[in-house]
Amino acid sequence: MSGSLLKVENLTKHYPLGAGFLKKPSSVVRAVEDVSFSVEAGETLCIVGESGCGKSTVARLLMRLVDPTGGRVLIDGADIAGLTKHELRAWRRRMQMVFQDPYSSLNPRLTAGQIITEPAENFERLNRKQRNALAADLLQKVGMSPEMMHRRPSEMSGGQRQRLGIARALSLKPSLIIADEAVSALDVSVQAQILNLLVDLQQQMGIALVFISHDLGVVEHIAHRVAVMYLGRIVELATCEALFAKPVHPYTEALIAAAPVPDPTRVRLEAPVEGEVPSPVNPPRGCAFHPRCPLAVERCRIEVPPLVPIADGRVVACHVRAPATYVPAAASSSLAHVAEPQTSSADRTSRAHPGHEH
Ligand SMILES: Nc1ncnc2c1ncn2[C@@H]1O[C@H](COP(=O)(O)OP(=O)(O)OP(=O)(O)O)[C@@H](O)[C@H]1O
Repeated sequence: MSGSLLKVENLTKHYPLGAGFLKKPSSVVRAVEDVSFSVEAGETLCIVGESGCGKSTVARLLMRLVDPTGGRVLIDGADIAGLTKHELRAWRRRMQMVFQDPYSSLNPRLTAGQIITEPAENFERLNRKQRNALAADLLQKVGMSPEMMHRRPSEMSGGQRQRLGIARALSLKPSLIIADEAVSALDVSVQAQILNLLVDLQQQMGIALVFISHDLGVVEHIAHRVAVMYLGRIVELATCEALFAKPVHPYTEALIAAAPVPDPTRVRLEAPVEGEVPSPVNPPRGCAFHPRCPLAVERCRIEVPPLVPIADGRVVACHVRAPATYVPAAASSSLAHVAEPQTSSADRTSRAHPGHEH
């Protein structure tokens, strides 16, 4: 067993369609297919991909908000599917979520103080003094004044509300935070502030972060490693530096080419990805990316490419760029043994740019 904080093995989620009382599902949405990765303590793994590729479903599976069709989620080596009610409660305490829209995920009737101390109060009784001290501490941790504890979410800016969402997630001192499009709804300058905050907190508190985003610009600033998803599958997983310096999968290459380039010295790659993501109800045979891929060959139309280890922990699923026949025998079978992180959070400093909150 490796020492990973979180390990995901062959995770699969199919949603039945057209099912009902006495009615069999007519088809299924293949939201997540055979996804494997691991996350170390203090590490940031970003999951990136176009809308509908299964990112949020992975987040929901990690939080056990939905049950998998197949595969496992392990925390410190223990399968969460086998946890008792009591163990699951303890597990939930270690894993917290930050959502895209803090407004809809925060109870508008409660004050900031009540919102951020609520999770802790589910586990232990707090008196007024303890509650206020906890709220003040958490607000300060996320860069807000303790006086804000008396305000309600409607009296706050978008950035302040997202800070509140983060403070709430921190209240149980989690080992892992899952942030699903946590800055997508914010202005660019506020995004930078929240990203800096997440990186700072992570470094101070050693929290691991699974950061889900469709925005490669954001991902590049905070990731240690990046998993690129396409139509439910991981197609490439690499360190952030390696991925952006030299994307290997044609889809990763196209995504990076299509992303806005803040650095004018970086050479833009050729044409960005064209066409729509196919339906996960009826995905293309073989490599799901082949209808949009400029490199597709006959094999891509027939066989699903396996994730193949390339170098430095990078794995790629592409018959053309990472043909499976080149895999050393010892490295072939389980992705659980590859794609381990190459850098620790201590090696890495904050990469988010400072900005001003509106
Ligand atoms: N409860 C559900 N029932 C049926 N299909 C679902 C359900 N939830 C998600 N899906 C489908 O599963 C696929 C993956 O959705 P998911 O929300 O995980 O993708 P995503 O990458 O997070 O996209 P977005 O960024 O737009 O949220 C989509 O086709 C979506 O329509």
